[in-house]
Amino acid sequence: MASFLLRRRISSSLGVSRTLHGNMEPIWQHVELRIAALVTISCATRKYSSCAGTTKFDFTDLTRPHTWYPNARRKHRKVFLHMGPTNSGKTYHALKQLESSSSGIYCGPLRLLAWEVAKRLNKAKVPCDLITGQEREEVDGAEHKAVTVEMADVTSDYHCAVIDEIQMLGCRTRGFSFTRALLGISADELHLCGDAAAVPLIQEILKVTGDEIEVHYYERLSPLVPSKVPLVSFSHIQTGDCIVTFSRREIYRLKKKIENEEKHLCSVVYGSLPPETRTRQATMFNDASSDFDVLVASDAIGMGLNLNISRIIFSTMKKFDGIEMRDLTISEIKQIAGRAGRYGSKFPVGEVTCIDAEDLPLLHSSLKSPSPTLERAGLFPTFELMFMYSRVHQTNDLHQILEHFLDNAKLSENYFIADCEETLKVAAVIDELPLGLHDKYLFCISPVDMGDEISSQGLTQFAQNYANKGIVRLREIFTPGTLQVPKTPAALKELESIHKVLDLYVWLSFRLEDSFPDRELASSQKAICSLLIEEFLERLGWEMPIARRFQSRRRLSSQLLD
Ligand SMILES: Nc1ncnc2c1ncn2[C@@H]1O[C@H](COP(=O)(O)OP(=O)(O)OP(=O)(O)O)[C@@H](O)[C@H]1O
Ligand SMILES: [Mg+2]
Repeated sequence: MASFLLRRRISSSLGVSRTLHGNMEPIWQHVELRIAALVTISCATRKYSSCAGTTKFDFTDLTRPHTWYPNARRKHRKVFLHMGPTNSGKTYHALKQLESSSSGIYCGPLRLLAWEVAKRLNKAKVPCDLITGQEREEVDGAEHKAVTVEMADVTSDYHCAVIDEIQMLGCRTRGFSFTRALLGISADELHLCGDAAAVPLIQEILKVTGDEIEVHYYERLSPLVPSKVPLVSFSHIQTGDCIVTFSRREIYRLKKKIENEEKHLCSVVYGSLPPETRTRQATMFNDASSDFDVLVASDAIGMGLNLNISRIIFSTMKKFDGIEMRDLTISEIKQIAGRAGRYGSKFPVGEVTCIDAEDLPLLHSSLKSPSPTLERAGLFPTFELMFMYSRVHQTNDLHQILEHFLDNAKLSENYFIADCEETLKVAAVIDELPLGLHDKYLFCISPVDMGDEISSQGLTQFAQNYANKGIVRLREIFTPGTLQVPKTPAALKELESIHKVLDLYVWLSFRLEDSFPDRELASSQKAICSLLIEEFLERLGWEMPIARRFQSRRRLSSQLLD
């Protein structure tokens, strides 16, 4: 680890289990607190033991989460559900409404989707800001925003709002952010796009809000044909194929194997690749004039992205979910398979198959079955509730507070409490430092991957320097100019981790601006990381056309000089 001088103080007993949380947007990052005002309001409006000394206020009663969002409750919202399988035009129709409205917000599950929407609206001359945990791109005169769902704004009023991939409200780690957006966005029109499996739950949840609901069902715009025969041999790989597998190691093994046949070059897309690298890999694959005509990907391709895939080939129907190796669910199979034959792409019919014949029955039966109905949506207490609890119980120990809520939360039958294993791990580290509850909370919701040693050490060091000195200079732990093109998969993984640490610095710099002043340096080093990663990916190819080599070198050198 040449570039980072991270002290190895973090306890290895924190374990290595990973959740979605590490690679995607952090939880609760929306909360901007005005603590003093909050306590005053709370004491004035509610009775609880420390304020009034009479009635006990039960902070852990989460049975009426719709009451947490007074702005949205003042509106009579018209909620449109755009429901259907993948590639059926759900997002397209919702975006048309967003585009024609006087003000609006798009909330998506991925940074890449928010980027796509901001690009599309700006191109259509509808100025649109892009806001994710790590990006703020403001456009003059913008009344529209494209955001990642955790950044959904529940304080402003909009004419139109879109929440994409709404079925994710059932996700055990991120579901509560979708619930928050669903209950909290104050808009005249709210468009929800996703799998029809979410309809009964959404109807149930919105019974108490007084919103008006209209459900639209969509059909696939292009056929999806499950193949009767498996792939069997890699010599049968064709242009437009996408091979799906679930481990990084397998992705590289398959890329190499296909490229060794000397007929195709492969782009790769997987969760821990920097988002900008993923975009460029996807763009290269989509570009008919590029030599990268096959995609090897994880389920990171499963949501909303427009990829010119002709055929999805499952290399396996099993996936390690952080706890055990299990069969893919019906929804996962349909979501991934549905990527083939994107409407408007050069492949009007999608095909799907598996490498092994024994996987075909599960594939066929899943594609015929409806996705199981969603039973419950994720929920998590607001920071305000945790803060009040901390005051009443005179504790600043975030781990203890979180555990208390996890153990005692009272929920209605439509909800489950979010899995915050990762957050608890961060809290255990951060509670050792002399920080206030809000600062601790910020570090806990940051996009750290505690299963990644370098990433978790980065967080510890940032938090320690912040607690001890109040200012964190990037150069204290990172030496610019030392990054190199990785030569081995292990070095590649390290570079991906370094990217995560730099990403974390940028995230913190948006929330603790004065204490993390080196955002520009961190951003430029992040860009270099992604270019070096791409350079590695391109070098893996069997025959890099000379023109392309020069092109990527030029791109790399211009970035290094910036
Ligand atoms: N009426 C239409 N006219 C032109 N293009 C369309 C139309 N409807 C959809 N498309 C295009 O078809 C593709 C798939 O549409 P869209 O992204 O809306 O599907 P989706 O149902 O949201 O799929 P997913 O579940 O994968 O997100 C997009 O490229 C979109 O621009
Ligand atoms: Mg969509």
